[in-house]
Amino acid sequence: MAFDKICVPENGEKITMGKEGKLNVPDQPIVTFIEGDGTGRDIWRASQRVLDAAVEKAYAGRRKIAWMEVFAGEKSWNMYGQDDDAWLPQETLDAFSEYLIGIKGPLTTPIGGGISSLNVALRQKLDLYTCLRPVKYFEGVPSPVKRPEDVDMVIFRENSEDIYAGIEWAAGSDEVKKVIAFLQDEMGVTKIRFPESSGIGVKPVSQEGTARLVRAAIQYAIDNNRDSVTLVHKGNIMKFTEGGFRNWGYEVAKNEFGAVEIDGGPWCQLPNGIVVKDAIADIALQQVLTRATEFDVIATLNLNGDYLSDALAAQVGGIGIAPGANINYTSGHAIFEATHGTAPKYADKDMVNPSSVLLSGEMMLRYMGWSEAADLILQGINGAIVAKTVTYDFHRLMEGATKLSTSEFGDAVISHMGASSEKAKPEDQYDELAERFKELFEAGAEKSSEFAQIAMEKARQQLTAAGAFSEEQGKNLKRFLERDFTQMANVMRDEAKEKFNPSRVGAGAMSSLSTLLNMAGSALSSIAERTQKAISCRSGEITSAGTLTCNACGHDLHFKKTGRVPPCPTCHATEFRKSY
Ligand SMILES: NC(=O)C1=CN([C@@H]2O[C@H](COP(=O)(O)OP(=O)(O)OC[C@H]3O[C@@H](n4cnc5c(N)ncnc54)[C@H](OP(=O)(O)O)[C@@H]3O)[C@@H](O)[C@H]2O)C=CC1
Ligand SMILES: O=C(O)CCC(=O)C(=O)O
Ligand SMILES: [Mg+2]
Repeated sequence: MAFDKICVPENGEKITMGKEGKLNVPDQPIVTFIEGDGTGRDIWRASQRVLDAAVEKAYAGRRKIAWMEVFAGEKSWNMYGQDDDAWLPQETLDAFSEYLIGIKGPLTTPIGGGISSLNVALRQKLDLYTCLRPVKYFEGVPSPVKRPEDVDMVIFRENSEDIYAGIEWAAGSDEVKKVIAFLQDEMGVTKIRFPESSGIGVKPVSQEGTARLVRAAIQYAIDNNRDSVTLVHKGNIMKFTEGGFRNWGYEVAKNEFGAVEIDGGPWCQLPNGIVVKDAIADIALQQVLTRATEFDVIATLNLNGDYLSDALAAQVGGIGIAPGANINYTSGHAIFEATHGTAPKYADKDMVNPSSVLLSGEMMLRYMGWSEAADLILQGINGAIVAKTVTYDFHRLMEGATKLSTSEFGDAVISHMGASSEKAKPEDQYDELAERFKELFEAGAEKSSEFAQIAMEKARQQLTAAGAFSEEQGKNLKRFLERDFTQMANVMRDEAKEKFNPSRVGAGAMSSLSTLLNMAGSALSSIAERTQKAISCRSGEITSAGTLTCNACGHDLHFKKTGRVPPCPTCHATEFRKSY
């Protein structure tokens, strides 16, 4: 396709959607970007540099993003002729449509008049029906709550309907008079309190729109071994829109995922144990603060999701660190963007936190299957925060921190990529190793126990090279992982496969390993049987979730997630056997 003002990079190739819903990502993919209005300019400059550095570091020149700038907002208005169509030119939409994946900075939306939101328009025109906003705590980030580490939620915000559809008429306009007359005369509506001076908005919520969003949320929960999906709605008041969302959501769980009602419903449970429940939006906003651990994946309507994502971000450091993605899982189209806006008072001051766009970039790299580069972004941000080198928003809340500009923070992130993370917890390192092992195994064509060993060693080497742990730590972690994996494969050979249902087995490495064992089935159960001694766990070692039984006194220790094995609390012996 020929464009007018958009330059297609000569050295890049298109990302395409494969037949089985899997993206084909070449080594030099063309990725579209909009730098954004206001602070978007500062943030994008720093972010592009960090993303390029992560890719370069991870793939040593073998892979490189061919960036293609497309235009929207103030920059576009000035370039494309300063008329109404110039805010979001058709060729920008065409480029996103053709090149599948993009990333954007924030765009300004005037209040109470003027153009409709360009951000919302992009989502609607490309039918990016899921707004995915993960909310997770980074060690060391200042937070207003006592236990920010309890917050690990993923919001699936419906992105194409609701009051955000933009169907509304201004008070006093001819259109609103017509609508009010229709409501009163044809529909018998008597509840419009001040008909002469009311503006009217319309809130469409459909079964199809709800179903595809809830389907994506449940599928995500299954793929990522999450415990629950909560449908957040205000269905007690808006019965046929928000109430419809809740009812249709439960129908998807039951009809498409085989959920059965718990204690007469409406809560229900998938065969793998994931609970699908609902909560009314007002109390949900309180409980995400007071009982954070009870929320995991959240599926909600557009406006609720907008409020909820900013509110939740506050618990883990604010919108300066809150990423997001707008995705159509069927077509593969995706635009990654921060949760925050243009923060105009800081525009062009090289001051704000670029982490939201950086982490949106991290989500994008992972979506492209470039997880090594994505890991480096996480590692770089973690490293900069732990070193207390941060932008103004964190600096004002942290003792003894150094204040950096946006671009300096970008430099700090780059400098922490690939550095040894001495402060990382061994249990997190172990989980990371298990997850990488699973990814490599999944990506390979062969599904044998020999290949499992190769994939495990490759995972160790990759993560050592990326600085996730030292050579020695990596060897130890691999030994523990090998032990747990062999032990699980042995159990799998002897007992029911359902034991390794990912949602039953607990968090962290255990979920990765169980997914892997379920996927590879009997091929892996041929792993060489080892003696009980070789697969027992000792105090001081790291192990995945499960039950450890003291060899000396029979005392049981229950691990819900990966952890370090303590001495037996009853008899102080140090050797345990494991079960699930
Ligand atoms: N997807 C998009 O493009 C979005 C666009 N918008 C648009 O952005 C414009 C401004 O909206 P507004 O309501 O002011 O919300 P903003 O998100 O732009 O800013 C609100 C406040 O959040 C903090 N903040 C925002 N971004 C950062 C950052 N990167 N680093 C650190 N702190 C940050 C600042 O807090 P403090 O003052 O305390 O330092 C800022 O004043 C509007 O036109 C709105 O429509 C809004 C949301 C999303
Ligand atoms: O489009 C806008 O201006 C605001 C959108 C918004 O707040 C969001 O997507 O979270
Ligand atoms: Mg918002």
